[in-house]
Amino acid sequence: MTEPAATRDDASYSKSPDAVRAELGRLRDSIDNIDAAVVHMLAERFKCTQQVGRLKAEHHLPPADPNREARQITRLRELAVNAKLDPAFAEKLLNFIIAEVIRHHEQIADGTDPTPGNGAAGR
Ligand SMILES: O=C(O)C(=O)C[C@]1(C(=O)O)C=C[C@@H](O)C=C1
Repeated sequence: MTEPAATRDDASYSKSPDAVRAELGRLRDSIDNIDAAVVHMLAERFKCTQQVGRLKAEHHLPPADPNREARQITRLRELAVNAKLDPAFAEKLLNFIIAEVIRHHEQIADGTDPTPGNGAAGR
């Protein structure tokens, strides 16, 4: 018979319900802080990419730059490995963000950007 993943000898089983609640609360506070930082960092990133979108539109440059994306993905995958984050997840996340940026660039170029001069808020 194989042992269950967690046994009664595990340290977590010796915690009182109050101690478990306290630890969960502490971890969730950190998660909330991290989520807030992610939102703020994304907002700053979109402010930059809105400026890139306007620059590209003014100079008739294409919204997407696949060579730049390939370099970003290579770099981010390396960073992810060093940070012990799944590089496939890092790549998926970057592709997800870039797809949204390209959508904004296209809207700026065709004059349908709903929030001109105002970053990416309100979509
Ligand atoms: O660097 C650019 O040219 C951008 O438009 C920014 C960005 C990005 O979000 O990082 C978005 C689209 C491009 O395909 C590549 C990169």
